[in-house]
Amino acid sequence: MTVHAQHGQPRKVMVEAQEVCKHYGPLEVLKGINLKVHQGEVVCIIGPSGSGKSTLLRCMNHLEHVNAGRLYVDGELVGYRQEAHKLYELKPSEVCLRRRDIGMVFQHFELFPHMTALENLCLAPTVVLKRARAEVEREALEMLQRVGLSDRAGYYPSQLSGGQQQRVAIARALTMNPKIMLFDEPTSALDPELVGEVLKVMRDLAASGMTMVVVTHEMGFAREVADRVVIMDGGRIIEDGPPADIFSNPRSERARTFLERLLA
Ligand SMILES: Nc1ncnc2c1ncn2[C@@H]1O[C@H](COP(=O)(O)OP(=O)(O)OP(=O)(O)O)[C@@H](O)[C@H]1O
Repeated sequence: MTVHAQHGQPRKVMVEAQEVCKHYGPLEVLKGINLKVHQGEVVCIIGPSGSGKSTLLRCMNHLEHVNAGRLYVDGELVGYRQEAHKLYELKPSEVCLRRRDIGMVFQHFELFPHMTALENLCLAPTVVLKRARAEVEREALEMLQRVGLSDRAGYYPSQLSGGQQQRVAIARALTMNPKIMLFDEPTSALDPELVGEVLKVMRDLAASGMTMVVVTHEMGFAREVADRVVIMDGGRIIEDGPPADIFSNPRSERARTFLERLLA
């Protein structure tokens, strides 16, 4: 599928998986994944527990090795550097460089507990990018405002609700000015009444044109915000299409059963 932007130019492909396989010992977790995510697209990945959703996302962020197939993020082969038709495995420092452009938000926030919200936001830009503290702090405060937390800059994670912590985690990822954002079940650990505030921040981000891959159980979000919904089952993609098609007319029996159970 070629997605065309407003001016007729084909949109850049931000993620491309070609027959991606991943196993943990004898356990095959990804069994030949083919997927494309274009710039500015929001793709939601849904599917039963253990179907490989998080593993696929973690492969995109260099947190897991792909065992077979090829995975490209922003045009670069994950895990490898190509030179004169030869592939070299990335060194840890090169992995860090690649990760700068990829923002990731986890289920359990993963904030540094001994740092305030503001300090959490300032850490990577000052330490990794070696940017001037004053400028980084100003931008971090703007970012906190964007997620509705300008009055919580001096609070530690333990003094914030789960929803607030997750919004800080999103703001933290954005301080690195990523080209793509990966969300791994960002609302699963939250009390139901806190889910909405995090989804609102994600909706705003989607509206700003950010490329997003979101593993989620939030069907309302997938239905209303996603450009495409991908259903995984048993390490394979069994559906990939616009939410209206996927939810109203799933092609496979397995997808239909999964959606019926989920929406029951
Ligand atoms: N580090 C690991 N070592 C061994 N097995 C793993 C590891 N990580 C994941 N698995 C296994 O891989 C399979 C896929 O896990 P994954 O977390 O990707 O699924 P998921 O679809 O995201 O599930 P959930 O919705 O429950 O989070 C599961 O059977 C899981 O137990």
